[in-house]
Amino acid sequence: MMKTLEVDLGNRSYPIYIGTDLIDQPELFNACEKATSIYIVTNTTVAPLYSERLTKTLEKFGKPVRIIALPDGESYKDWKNLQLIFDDLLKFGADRQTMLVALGGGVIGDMTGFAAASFMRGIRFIQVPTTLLAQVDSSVGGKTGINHPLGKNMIGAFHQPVAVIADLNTLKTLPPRELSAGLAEVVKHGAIADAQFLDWIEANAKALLACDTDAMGHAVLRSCEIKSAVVSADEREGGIRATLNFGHTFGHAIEAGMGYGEWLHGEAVGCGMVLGADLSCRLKRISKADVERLTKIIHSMNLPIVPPKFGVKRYMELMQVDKKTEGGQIRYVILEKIGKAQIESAPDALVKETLSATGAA
Ligand SMILES: NC(=O)c1ccc[n+]([C@@H]2O[C@H](COP(=O)([O-])OP(=O)(O)OC[C@H]3O[C@@H](n4cnc5c(N)ncnc54)[C@H](O)[C@@H]3O)[C@@H](O)[C@H]2O)c1
Ligand SMILES: O=C(O)C(=O)C[C@@H](O)[C@H](O)[C@H](O)COP(=O)(O)O
Ligand SMILES: [Zn+2]
Repeated sequence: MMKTLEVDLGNRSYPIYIGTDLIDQPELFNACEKATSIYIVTNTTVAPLYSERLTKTLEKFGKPVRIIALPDGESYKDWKNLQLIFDDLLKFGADRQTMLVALGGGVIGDMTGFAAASFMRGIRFIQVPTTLLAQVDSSVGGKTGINHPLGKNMIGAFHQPVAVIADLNTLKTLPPRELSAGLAEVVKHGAIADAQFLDWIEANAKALLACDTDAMGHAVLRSCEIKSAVVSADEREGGIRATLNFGHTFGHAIEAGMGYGEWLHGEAVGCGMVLGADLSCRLKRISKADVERLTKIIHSMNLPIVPPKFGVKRYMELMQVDKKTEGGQIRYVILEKIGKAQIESAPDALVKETLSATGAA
């Protein structure tokens, strides 16, 4: 069974397909019909698992299909590896009608999207997310980019894919730690936008951790519904889109401070949400019981809940470069209540209390 959603962005609208064995279905890749050539961008872990099947599907369009396999890991989400994509595109004669197909997790999706945004000033790309995190979050919404040693996703562009094809069967080969990382963004969607969905996540934690296909299907579908509604309302993060950053002000600081790759993005976000919830409570929005419940859900997904002890000064330095910062003022995503979030600044004294109380300082 397949579900289809639409990200509604006028002439840049695109479908999200969610189901099983989708990478074998050429009709979902119809956007390739007008392409002069197709490049699958993937990594050395995912290529041996799925690139042969996807190549077979894409060869039905009668155009050359090439594979670019990058090294695997968050630490490779940088300009040097972006350059490798451009090198191959130029070496093999890619043009403005070339289609890129991102086959992999969020790292591959973000880098392929940025390559598509900037190659010859913009070509089309399709997202084929193969991690839970990429299916529930990164493949949707058009945020693309690379990291800078001083800050996460600092160089990038908004560039929407022409289709997202989320094949739930690819999740069967995902290591448990990566599955948990994806669940962090699922919990985030419940926490910021849908209290009932958070109840469902809490009740179905076991099935989610076991990668049950029905449970995964619902988690991916509801997450994509929530994210696509937010993105359709505010594509370039002028307002409500920033709520998708819940847990990320602290989380990105953790990722950059540890050196990219030591903690997974989802792990840093899971822990970041514990801090974000604590701060929301100190700002007298959610209750202590809400913080405890959210922390328990995050912990039940096998995600870390105690942040690295960088100390107040280092956290504040790292958070200062966050993209939500305005005029030097750090802004945080605060939970008004479970299922509702907003963005605001917070007194440094309260942030310091949060950092001390959670073990970060
Ligand atoms: N653009 C956005 O809106 C957005 C949203 C959330 C996260 N992100 C970014 O996404 C990245 C994290 O993505 P991620 O968690 O997918 O990490 P990832 O891309 O590093 O993938 C995780 C690991 O799983 C492996 N893998 C992928 N698919 C597999 C499969 N089916 N079976 C076995 N192994 C598989 C990968 O090779 C990698 O080792 C971060 O860079 C983060 O900043 C972007
Ligand atoms: O799509 C969004 O908007 C998000 O904030 C989703 C986040 O999960 C994701 O990690 C995103 O890449 C963070 O964006 P950034 O602008 O803070 O780098
Ligand atoms: Zn994220």
